[in-house]
Amino acid sequence: MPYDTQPTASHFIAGEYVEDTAGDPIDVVYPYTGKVIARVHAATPAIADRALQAASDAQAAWAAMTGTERGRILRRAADIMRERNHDLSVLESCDTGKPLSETTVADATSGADALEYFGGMAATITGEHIPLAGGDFVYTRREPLGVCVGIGAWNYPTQIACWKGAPALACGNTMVFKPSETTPLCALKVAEILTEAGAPPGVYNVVQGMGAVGASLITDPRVAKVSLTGSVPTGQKVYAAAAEGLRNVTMELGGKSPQVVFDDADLEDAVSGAILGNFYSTGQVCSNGTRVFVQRGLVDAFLTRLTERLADVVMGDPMDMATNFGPMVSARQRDLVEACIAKGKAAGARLVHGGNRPDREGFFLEPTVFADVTDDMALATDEIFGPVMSVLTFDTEEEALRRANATPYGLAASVFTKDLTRAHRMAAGFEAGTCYINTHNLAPVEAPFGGSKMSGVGRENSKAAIEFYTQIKGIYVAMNPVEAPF
Ligand SMILES: NC(=O)c1ccc[n+]([C@@H]2O[C@H](COP(=O)([O-])OP(=O)(O)OC[C@H]3O[C@@H](n4cnc5c(N)ncnc54)[C@H](O)[C@@H]3O)[C@@H](O)[C@H]2O)c1
Ligand SMILES: C[N+](C)(C)CCCC=O
Repeated sequence: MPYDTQPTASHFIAGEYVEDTAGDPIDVVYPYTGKVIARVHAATPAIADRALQAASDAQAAWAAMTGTERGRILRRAADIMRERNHDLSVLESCDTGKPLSETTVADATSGADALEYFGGMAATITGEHIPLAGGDFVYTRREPLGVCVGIGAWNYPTQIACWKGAPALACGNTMVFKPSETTPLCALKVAEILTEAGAPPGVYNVVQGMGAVGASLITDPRVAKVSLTGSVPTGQKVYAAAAEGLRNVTMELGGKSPQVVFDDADLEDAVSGAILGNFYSTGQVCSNGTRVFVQRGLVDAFLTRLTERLADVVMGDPMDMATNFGPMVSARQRDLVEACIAKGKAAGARLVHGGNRPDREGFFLEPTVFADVTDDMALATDEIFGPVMSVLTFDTEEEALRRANATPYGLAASVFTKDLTRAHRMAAGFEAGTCYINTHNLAPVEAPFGGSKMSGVGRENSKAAIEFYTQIKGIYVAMNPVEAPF
């Protein structure tokens, strides 16, 4: 491995790297080679306690700083991330296997956007004045929640660490972040950069570990909130554990999102949207539009153009900027997705592209397209979280919307059409938190991102995220004598 991927130590607590080799070892595997490139250790109870105490000790002073001061630190961290984008992108590619051509523009840059956006917003997080009869009034204070626990999935380790940390810190909270055990490296760099930018010790801490470490953090009495990015089954466990202490939550969970392509859509845009919404990050994206409903009159042209475009896939070394399709994150994830492909074939779906494991090292799987998929097939009901697109056929708008919504998930949805009124009708009808017209999977920091139904609770990014990292205190001010009944 030409890159130095072994971190200084496993954890980052109170402004410094901390090691405790008593914790279970976690080997970091480079998905392109299958070789171990670093080793960290899971947090022992003592390490978890140390991180929570550091976050707890730091919180009041951090909250007492002005928003302008906190924001300046976050914006400085954004600048450092941008300066180091290349190295951070290489690390993201080592951690996840995603091609450098992708990580260079979508990971540390997205994290920096969040730090800059919420840094700029920090000073604007204020209460309001509510005038009442007789000169009395109420004013509100928008206060931080306290210590927040962030728990990350493996597909966007830098982005997730920042999407949670930036709004939490802007609002005056402190954070203990536990990355996924599959991709533990990048969040440590986020902590290091925040500290270098001036975040006081304890404001942003990182501890490693499997689910059990995450579970132990949630129920600690020092914790006010938990923000999880992960699967629905994990979300259900984390939400239930948080409920015991009536803790605030943000749940960014899985999906089975629809893309609806009408006959009148721009074919090239619709195919681009389907590629972006199924094969970016080798299909390992929560909001992917894995059920592509194509109106009957366009299906043949859509499949023909899609398969033509898939000839441009360059599968290979993630560090080669020509590569646009990397390996999957792990052998386990590749095996799970292969099983879904086998199930799809057995159910009678028509395989029109891919479906195979290339004969090479690394956790590669071809981009795969099934046509003639029906709503009852596992291909159309289960989140696969890999490069598998299912194409379904429909006739009418009413049918498309009904079938698009017939899922317990509600993360994202998109419609491709040139008919303006139909586009907005569909967007209004979708049961999903994040909708698109004539595109899919874009997630700028200015826009709210999150799911409805089983796909989540709360929103990340945009002004909406502030709601989920603050609480409102109302203060009644009497300007008149107190009137009592006796
Ligand atoms: N909605 C979003 O923004 C979003 C973004 C990325 C990924 N995801 C979802 O994440 C999933 C893939 O990621 P994954 O395989 O890492 O998910 P996962 O649910 O297996 O794990 C997510 C995190 O939760 C931790 N965890 C597991 N059990 C826990 C428990 N009982 N208590 C506390 N923490 C626990 C894991 O260690 C990991 O850090 C997919 O379902 C995908 O859709 C959602
Ligand atoms: C920015 N993307 C590509 C939409 C990813 C969001 C996080 C989901 O996995």
